This record gives sequence, C-alpha cells and structure tokens, in this order.
Amino acid sequence: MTKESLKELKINKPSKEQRQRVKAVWDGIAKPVNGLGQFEGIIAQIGAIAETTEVDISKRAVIVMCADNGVVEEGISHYGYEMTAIIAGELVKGTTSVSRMALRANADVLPVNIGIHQEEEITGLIQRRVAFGTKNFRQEPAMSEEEALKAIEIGIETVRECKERGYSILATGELGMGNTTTSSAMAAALLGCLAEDVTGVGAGLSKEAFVHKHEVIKEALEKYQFQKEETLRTLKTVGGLDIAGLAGVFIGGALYHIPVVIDGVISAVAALTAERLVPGAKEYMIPSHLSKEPAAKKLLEELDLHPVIDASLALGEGTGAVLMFSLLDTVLSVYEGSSTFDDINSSL
Ligand SMILES: O=C(O)c1ccc[n+]([C@@H]2O[C@H](COP(=O)([O-])O)[C@@H](O)[C@H]2O)c1
Ligand SMILES: Cc1cc2nc[nH]c2cc1C
Repeated sequence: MTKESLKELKINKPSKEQRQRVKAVWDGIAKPVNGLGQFEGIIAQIGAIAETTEVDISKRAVIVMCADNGVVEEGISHYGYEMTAIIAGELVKGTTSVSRMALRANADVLPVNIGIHQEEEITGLIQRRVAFGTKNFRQEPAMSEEEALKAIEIGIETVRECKERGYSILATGELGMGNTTTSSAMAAALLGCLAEDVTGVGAGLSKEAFVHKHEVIKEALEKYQFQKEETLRTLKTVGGLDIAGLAGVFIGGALYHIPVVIDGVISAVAALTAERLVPGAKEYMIPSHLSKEPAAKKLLEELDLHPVIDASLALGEGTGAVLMFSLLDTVLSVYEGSSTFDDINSSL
C-alpha cells in the first residue's frame, strides 16, 4: 500500500433505509419509545451496515495486534519487552483476560504478531511481523512510512480474511508494553493538546516514573512539532505497529462492511487515525467503554462516539470490546423476541 492508494480509498455510508427499518422494529416493540437508549441506535447501525433488519452478530472475533515499542527503553512502562512476549504466550494458551472473556462471549481471538521484539516465534500467533518492535521515538522516528503503511495494510487484509470466513462483527484489541505512551503522544499531536492532558499511568507506574513518562511525551511533541492534520507522520514518528494495524482494521471494517467495536485508549487512537486517513470510516465503528486513560475521553469526543460502559477499565487486549458483545447479545434478545404493540392490540 502506498500513501497515494490509501488516500484513494472511498467509503460508502451504511444504508439509511435499513437503519430506519431497524428503528421501526424497535418502535413496534411493546416498550417505551427509545427505552433501550443508545443500544437501539447501535443495533440499527449494525443492521444498516449488514443491510438487513435481521441483525446477526453470532460469528464474532477480537483481533489482538501484538507489538513492542522502542520507547520502553526510556522506562516509561513498568514492564519491558519480555512482558509482551510472555502475555502473548498466555494469549495463545487461552489464559489471558481477553481469552477468558471471549470464551464466555462466544468470540474467537485472533492474535496477530505485527511487531513483537522477541525473535523466537510464539506458536499460535498469526505471523504478520513488520519489524522486531519500533525504534525509540525519543531518539528517532518509531518507524518508516513504508512500515506504517505495511501495518495498515495488514489490518485491512485481516478484516478481508474475516469477511471471507463469515464474521459479522469484530472487536479491536492489542498487547504491547509502552503502548499507552505511544497512544498518548499520538493523541496529543492529533488533538492539539498538551502532554499533561493525555498522560496516564498505563499498566501502572510509580509517581516518579509517571512524571518521567509525561516528560518523554512532552519532549517528543516539542522535538517533532506535529500539525494536527499530519496523521501519517504522527503515526510513523510516535505511534506503534499495533496502532497502525488497528487503524487498518477500522479501515477494513468500513471497506468490507463489518462493524468494528473499539476497545480502550490504544484502539481509540487507532480509530481516530483511521477516520483522519479515510474519512467516513467511523460510520462502521462502535464504541464500547471509556478507558481510565485520560486520552480516551478526548479521542472519543473528537470522533463524536459515546461509549456505553464507564467502569474505569484499563486492561487492553480487547477486553472492554468483548464485554460489549455480551451486552449486545442481551439487547438483541429483546429485539428478536418481544411482544409488539400489534400483538398487544390484537389481544385487547
Ligand atoms: O486499553 C487501554 O485503555 C489500556 C490502558 C492501560 C493499559 N493497557 C494495556 O497495558 C499495556 C500498556 O501499558 P504501558 O504502561 O506499558 O503503556 C498494553 O499491553 C495495553 O494493552 C491498556
Ligand atoms: C500482566 C499484563 C497483562 C496485559 N494485558 C494487556 N496489557 C498487559 C500488561 C500487563 C503487565
């Protein structure tokens, strides 16, 4: 994929007519109008994307992009490269948080090695490595433009394969130490805000390490002097291969008409990246939760997307998005089986 071919991608809007038809089904159900609030709109959005009123989200997966970030060498994470490989090993065994939640929610976990630092391959990961982690952005740009574009293409391709395999809804997830630093730096650059507005503790930090993380992000913003509209330059300079891959997943969702549920702060920055690179992609995105990381709220506000779960989640891996699958199942049981006003009137 080239910068030019990315620019040429065009998104068709989900069907307005089908959205209205789903809305009409909701309005016919014997309950207060809009009683299920935002959930009614989300089911209508899914129907509009699939062009049907028979909304089916039974075949679902969470795509977990795994990658390392060179900036961990600065001590901005409580953990080092080794933890990414260790948790990726647990991911393929089915013993991580998202694996357990996905099992309960009947979702497949598709773990992608898009840039783990460890050379030794972890059996069970989908091998799509672009590099052995990114470079340390405090010293130099995290990756080349070609690497960023390659990672975006991998995300798009992953969704195309999912479409062929019959998936009707996807969720984003990621794993990679240091990725709340890359996400915060990207958020500050894309939103034009200060490092202090977007820096959080990630997977846990001491007070001193948190101050240092803020300094590293602030210094990078001063060093690289981003303009808000420089999406690709921001991605390649302070982003990560996981973020680039997930941006590709959101773009793929829009191209192949599959709704994609957004997880936490890393997924949210990937979502904004996708929308900036390919306008209209957000019509295919479904927000799930509001991550505890401060950047998340600002990113979702910028996208004008409203998460339904506000539970201070800060786990990643796609956990909050998989939680959304369970909520949508519960809501769909109302959509599919409730008495309608017609039923009630005929029994009067
Ligand atoms: O998704 C989130 O909002 C989120 C918030 C805090 C931490 N995480 C996870 O924690 C890891 C990154 O934390 P850190 O402190 O190394 O930047 C990474 O593997 C993420 O999946 C994820
Ligand atoms: C143990 C652990 C599990 C994770 N899952 C996602 N990010 C993570 C970070 C850590 C540290």
